[in-house]
Parts: sequence; structure tokens; C-alpha cells
Amino acid sequence: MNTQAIGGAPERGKSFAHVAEASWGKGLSTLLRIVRMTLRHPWQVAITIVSTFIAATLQLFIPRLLGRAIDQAQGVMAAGAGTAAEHALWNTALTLLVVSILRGLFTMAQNYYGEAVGHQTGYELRLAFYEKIQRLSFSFHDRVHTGDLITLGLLDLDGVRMFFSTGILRVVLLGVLIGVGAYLLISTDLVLGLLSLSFVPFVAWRSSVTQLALRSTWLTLQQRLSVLSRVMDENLGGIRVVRAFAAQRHELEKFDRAKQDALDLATERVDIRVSNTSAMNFSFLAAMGLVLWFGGQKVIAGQISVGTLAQFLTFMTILQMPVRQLGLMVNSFARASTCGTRLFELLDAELDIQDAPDAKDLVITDGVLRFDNVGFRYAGAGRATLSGISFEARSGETIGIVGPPGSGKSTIAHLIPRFYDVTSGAITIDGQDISKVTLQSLRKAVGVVQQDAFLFTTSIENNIAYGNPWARETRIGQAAEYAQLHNYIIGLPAGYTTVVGERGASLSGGQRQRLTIARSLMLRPSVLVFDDSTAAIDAGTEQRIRAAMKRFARDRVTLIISHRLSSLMHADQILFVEGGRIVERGTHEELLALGGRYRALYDLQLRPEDDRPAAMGAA
Ligand SMILES: Nc1ncnc2c1ncn2[C@@H]1O[C@H](COP(=O)(O)OP(=O)(O)OP(=O)(O)O)[C@@H](O)[C@H]1O
Repeated sequence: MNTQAIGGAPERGKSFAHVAEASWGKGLSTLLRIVRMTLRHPWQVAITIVSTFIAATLQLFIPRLLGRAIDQAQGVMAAGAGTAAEHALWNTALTLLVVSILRGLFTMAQNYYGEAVGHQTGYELRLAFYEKIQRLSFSFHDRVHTGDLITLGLLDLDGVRMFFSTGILRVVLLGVLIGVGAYLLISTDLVLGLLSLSFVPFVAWRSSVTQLALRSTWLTLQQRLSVLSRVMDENLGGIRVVRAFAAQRHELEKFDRAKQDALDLATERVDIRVSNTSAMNFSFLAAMGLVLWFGGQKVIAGQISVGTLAQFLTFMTILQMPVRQLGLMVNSFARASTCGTRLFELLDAELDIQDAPDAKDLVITDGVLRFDNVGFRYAGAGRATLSGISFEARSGETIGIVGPPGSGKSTIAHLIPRFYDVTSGAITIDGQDISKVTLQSLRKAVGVVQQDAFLFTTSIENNIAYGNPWARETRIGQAAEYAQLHNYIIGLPAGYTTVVGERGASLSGGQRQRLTIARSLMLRPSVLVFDDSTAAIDAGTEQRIRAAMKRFARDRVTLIISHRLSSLMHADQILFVEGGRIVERGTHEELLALGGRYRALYDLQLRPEDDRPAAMGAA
């Protein structure tokens, strides 16, 4: 993803996971930013690093103590029980025990606080991520697929979260073990020390190469998993359509293809891992064989003790694991830099719809909504969707908007709460340009009942009170009454506390639409827009809703967008929109008298069959 892709350029449906690896400079600044985030928890970070340091240092004592214990055991065998040699052996054993316990305790502290820092950083990032997603514009959500966002919020976030424990702490651990350990070994016996460390460069190199190879396949794997999430997201979201079209087999094949792509890569990753692990094992065992051979010669020659040889071998065993994990550390750095770069680009993305610097709250006085020569073009669209839209609606007035599909009716509705910003002209409410007032106050003043009757998987009550969670029961009941839903709800065994199922699955289409109407009424908005939101409601119920809402509509502007003329023919003003322009306007009677497009639509929909002209009847 690049900033431009988020902020502006519209590649609809383009994957979020296409990002190439970050440049070195960018990667480094990302890592520094993660470190800064981590340092927001200075105490935990300090405790973790100090514990890691102490645990690693204590671990270095173990080979020495073991070597000494072996030599002392030989002394006991030569001198017999109860001698000073036996005392010395007991002391060494006790020291070994204490060192092991202390090392265990510090390792526990290292793991505990290390995880805590990672989880806290992850939590903060997750919060920032979700907050940002909530604030990004509709254009962003038009463009970026939900599956990609899920991948970003899970996998990428994890890559950053784990950086502290798998990246930074390993630097400390390896630094102490290899740095101090190498010094101790070489200072004890130069040749044996060098031989003991001979496997380190090869294993470190192989481990890093393996992890970098795994990482590049990981990036591709992540993209493929992102595709898999998309397929699953679409399949589950559209499960009813899939069933209705008996398209299960097609969907399964689609899923299988996406899954196979991911699986092939996962298998490739296993191959890389297995072949490199064998090479590393071989190199370690070869180095051990060399140390045994040379060390054995020295023992036989009496140049070193058996305990000293055991010390070298034990040290090698201790060292091999962190050296093998060096690649993981390299990977952790690389992963955190890529994931972090992606995540931070999203977090830093400029909000194209946000409060102007000097934005003030919208103040409603007379409740006049005005469109002044408004033009609009969707980002990336070849031509304007709306041009020269002008109209005014006063409080208590109802405006009907009608027109062929795709003519721009919903787009008009979406401009009022600033889901999108106008490209030219202005929209004002009581003389205040909506682009200059705070989004919060604007969206409280504008209620849009959308075509898509989305409900949350919670109770009816919570769904109605969604925009106003502290609302009293009486207000919730009143909104339901306006929407002609109250009688149905109180007939349910659990009444208002009935849970509506996933996205309202247990309700009919009409009930869902009425519930979303009630939800918007709860806001008591100054401008209330019905965007084709009564299509699933029968004409009789719609009439009752209109009658019930008469009083409610008295002190607000109501905009009704509908294909059904009976829904809007009573409006004070009707706008006929075609090709993004208002081509006819007036009351029902005026438009009928005009004999234009509205009239033709009326003849088609409402005029009694017998009265229709022959041509219209034929149409
Ligand atoms: N998010 C979007 N991004 C790009 N183009 C869009 C977007 N939404 C709508 N369009 C296009 O804008 C035009 C107007 O769409 P709009 O939804 O406003 O029409 P409408 O009159 O409400 O249609 P309908 O009656 O079918 O709901 C259409 O050509 C549509 O393809």
C-alpha cells in the first residue's frame, strides 16, 4: 500500500497486501518507532532487559560449574569419601543448584515482562488501528477489502507485537552468550575455544539465510492468506446468495484454489526449513566431533582436565540454540519492519474527511437544508456523478427524489452527512457550510436510513438505541411505534430484549427496514433521509408509518428517495434526477401536468390500467 492509495487514488478492490518490502531507511525508521512505542512501558522494558542479561550471564556459569564438578568427582574417587574433595564437590553442586534456580527465576521474569510489554504494545496498536478504521472515509472502505483489513489487524499487528520478545530480547541474549561466552572459552584454551565456536558462523549464516528465505515466502503467503480471508469473508457474508444460486460447488472450488495456493507455499516453507535444519545439525555435530577429538588428545596428554573438556562441550550445547535462533531474530527484525511499515501507513493515512481546523459545532435554528450547485465525482470515476444539484428544503418540508437506477439519488443522500465531500458547490444547513462544522455534530443532526438494513447481533432494544445508548425505554418504544414495529415486538416472547440473530437474520426484510427506521428516529435528526429504505415494506404499512410520523416530521427536513412513487408523491417538492442532474422538479400535480419523465413513470406505476394511453400500455 502506498500513502497515495489510501489517501486518494482509487483502485477499487485492490489488495492491501501488495506492499513490497520497505526500503532500508523506511524499515529502520519503522523499527525505531516500534522501539519508541515499546518504551512507553519503561519499567517493564527495563526489568525484562535486566532479567535477560542476568539469566544469560548465569547460564554461562553452568558449563564452568559442571566442568569443575566433574574434576572434583574425580578427586573424590582418588581421595575417598569424607575428604576435602568431597566437600568441594558438594559446594559446587549446591552452587550449581542455586545458579540454576536463579537463572530459572530471571528467565521467568524475562518471559513474563517481555510478553506483558508485547501485549500492551499490541493492545495499543489494535486500539489505534480500530479507531483509525472508524475514521477513514467511505472512499477508503470502497477501495480496501475487509479481508485485507482483517489480515492487517491480525497478522501484521502480530509481527509488530512480537518484535520486542523475539527481536530485541534476542539481541541481548545472543550478545551476552556469544560475546562473554567466546571470551571465556578462548581465554581458557585458544584452540579448543575456536573449535567450539567454529559452528557459530555457519549456523548463524544458514539460520539467517533460511529465515530470510522463509520471510520472502512469508510475504507471499500473507498475500495469499489475505486472498483466502477475502474469499471466506465474501462467502460467509453472502452465504444466502450462495445457497440460493446453488453455487456451493463453485464457492468451494474458489476456496480450494485460494487454499491450495497458500498450502503450496506453506509446503515450500517446510522444505526450506527441513533442509536447512539438517545442514545446521550436521555442522554442529561436526564441530562437537572436532572438539572431542582435539580435546580428548589434550586430556590424554594431561594438558587439560576431563572437566575442562566437558565445560567446552556443555557450552557448545548451551550456545547452539540461541545461535540457531539468530535467524529468527533477523526474521523478527525484517517482519516487524514490513508489518510495521504497512500498519503505520494506515495509521498515518490522511483522513480525507475530517473536521476543518476551525470547525465549530453545527447550530440548528430554522433547520434549512440547501444544496447550492453541488457537483460530485467518485475518486477515480471518469465522469461526474452529480452536477449542478440545487434545491432548498425548510424544516417541516418533505423532498422526494426519484429517478432511474444509477442516476445519483443515493449519492445525494451520502453527501449530507459527509460520507463523501462535494467536489464543487456547497451544502449548507441553516447557512453553515457542512464542510466547516464538526463531523460529530453534523452526523447527530442528519439521520440516514440506508438501503442496506444492517443490524447488529444484539437485542432489538440495543439496535434501536444504537446511536443513543442511554435512551429511556419510552423513547425506544415511541421510535418503534413510529416505525410500526411496536406491536410486533411486544408480541415476541422476549419483547424488546429479543436478540435479532446475526445481522438481523431472524427478522423479515420489512421488519429489518422498520427497525433501521426506528434506529434513525432515535437520533431526532434535523434532516432525515430515507434512502430507498421502505422498498421491503408493503404499501399499507408504509402509509401507516407516514401517518404516524406526521408529527415527528413537522420540525425537520425529510428526504425520501424511492423508486416507488406512492412513497413520495405527497412530498412538498419532488426532484426527478437523471444522469446526475435534476431534470424536473415540482409537486406531484405540477410534474404530472408537465407531462415529462415523472408523468411517464406515474403512468407506468400508478395510473389505472384503463386510463393509460395505448402506447404506455404497450410499454
Ligand atoms: N462508492 C462508489 N464508488 C464509485 N462509483 C460509485 C459508488 N457508488 C455509486 N457509484 C456510481 O455512481 C452512480 C450513482 O450511484 P447511486 O447509488 O447514487 O445511484 P442511485 O440513483 O441511488 O441508484 P439506485 O436507484 O439503483 O440505488 C452509479 O453510476 C454508480 O455506479
